[in-house]
Amino acid sequence: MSSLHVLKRNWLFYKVSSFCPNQLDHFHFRTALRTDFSTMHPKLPRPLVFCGPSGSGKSTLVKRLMDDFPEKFGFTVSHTTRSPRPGEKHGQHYYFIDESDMKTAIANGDFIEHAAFSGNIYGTSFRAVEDIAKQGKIVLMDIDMQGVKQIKQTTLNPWCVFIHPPSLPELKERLLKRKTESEESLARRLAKAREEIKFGLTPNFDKTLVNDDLDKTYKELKKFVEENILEIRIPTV
Ligand SMILES: Nc1ncnc2c1ncn2[C@@H]1O[C@H](COP(=O)(O)OP(=O)(O)OP(=O)(O)O)[C@@H](O)[C@H]1O
Repeated sequence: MSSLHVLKRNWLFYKVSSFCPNQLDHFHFRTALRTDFSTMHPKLPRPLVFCGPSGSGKSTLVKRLMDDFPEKFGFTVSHTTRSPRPGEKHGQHYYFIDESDMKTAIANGDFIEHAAFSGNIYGTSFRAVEDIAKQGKIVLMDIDMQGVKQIKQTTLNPWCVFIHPPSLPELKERLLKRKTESEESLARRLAKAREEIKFGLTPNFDKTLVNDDLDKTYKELKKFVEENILEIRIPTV
């Protein structure tokens, strides 16, 4: 995208947001201005974004991908206001931050996307993406549907993959087995899952995977990644 095109787009955002303040808020305007990644990092490859209900298996699949291609992908560490789960490390699994600091950083325009979920705020900072881009790696992100909508407004042009659970009862079973949720947070995650599954049917996604059998699902994901993102083509004989 040329600089002129970016300027035009940002100008359009400015015009529209000044006429329709409720539809394009301050955050979106700042996002449009600050996410000119194509100019900042001309060779930044398209990030790979995962979305899907809590418990659908996003982290499990991302981990496998990272283990298979450690040189190719870098996972953005998100910020969250929720408390760490046992074993979670600051800077590795999340940046744990208190609510008022997170709100200030959001107001400063430090986040590409952010969302409130289950009483907590989650978000991906510009810094987290830049850190990975500097290493020459493809950015991997795990974000919710609000985040997908926001990142789609930037110039990052991500690949979006939706992870679909086989069913709601199976989703509940997996979350119960994971033993990370209270009764209340489990109920909230399941209630949100219905809405997210509907969102998974929208044309926002380049690939939808039903995570019934983990090995099968991962194989499909790997094929999609190799053919589209890494462009590794196995020669046919
Ligand atoms: N295909 C599968 N079959 C059975 N269990 C699975 C499968 N995929 C993932 N799991 C298990 O389901 C649980 C939820 O998976 P995971 O934590 O990866 O979900 P998630 O989508 O990242 O959730 P969250 O958004 O809450 O972080 C984990 O305990 C994981 O081991």
